[in-house]
Amino acid sequence: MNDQPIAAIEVANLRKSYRGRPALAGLNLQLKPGQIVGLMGDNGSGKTTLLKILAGVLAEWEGEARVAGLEPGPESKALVSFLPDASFLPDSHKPADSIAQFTRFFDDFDAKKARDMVDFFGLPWDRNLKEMSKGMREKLQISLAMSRRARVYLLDEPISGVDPASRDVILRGILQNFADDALMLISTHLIQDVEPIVDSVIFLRAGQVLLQGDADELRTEHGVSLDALFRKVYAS
Ligand SMILES: Nc1ncnc2c1ncn2[C@@H]1O[C@H](COP(=O)(O)OP(=O)(O)OP(=O)(O)O)[C@@H](O)[C@H]1O
Repeated sequence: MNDQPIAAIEVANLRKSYRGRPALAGLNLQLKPGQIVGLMGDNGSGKTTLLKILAGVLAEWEGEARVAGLEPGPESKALVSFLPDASFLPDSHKPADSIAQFTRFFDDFDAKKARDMVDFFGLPWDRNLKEMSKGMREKLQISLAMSRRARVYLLDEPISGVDPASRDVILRGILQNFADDALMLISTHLIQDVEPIVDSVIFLRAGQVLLQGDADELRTEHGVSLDALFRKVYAS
């Protein structure tokens, strides 16, 4: 009997070009639920493009893609929590306004959890986004994205703009709010920072998978950290 869990993300021969230039060049992936996967790669390797396709916000691609068992689109968006790399909240919003908006938009949103995360991050309830620092805005966006009970979380560079101490706090916040049976795909250049929380990694180069595997197995096989392995692989 096959008791393997169904892949939470399945991608076959996925291709996407921008004005004739390939960003994804025949990508194949099968990711099971119950893990945090680090999506890594050099600039322009296709990380954001992949996340946007899976999130259902980018059209006109070729090949096959399924997320939480569905083709990316309006239905899958109800099961997938996407944190884009750019700010997506209005400047005028205070945390309570954004929480109210997410409550209206998403059936799986847990407003109490979001409020607890805002407190956990020590964010000011009386300041709007325009009055917050970049790191504060990122923390608010993460609070919202992680307070959905989604099957799949797609986080694009969630800790790029924050200081090292805040990165640890954010990663702890993410971990605390991550259900065991969900899948998280998290893109980042800050490999050293996310290394302690990822179960497996995907290295992309030029729109294809260069290397993929279980984090512990890769560390054992190569005898170095993922950060060192990344530097070695991309230097060659
Ligand atoms: N809107 C767009 N129009 C044209 N080309 C684009 C567009 N978005 C991305 N590209 C191109 O697609 C390729 C992949 O870009 P993508 O943003 O997916 O890479 P990335 O791995 O996320 O990069 P980075 O690490 O720099 O954020 C790049 O060559 C980029 O120039």
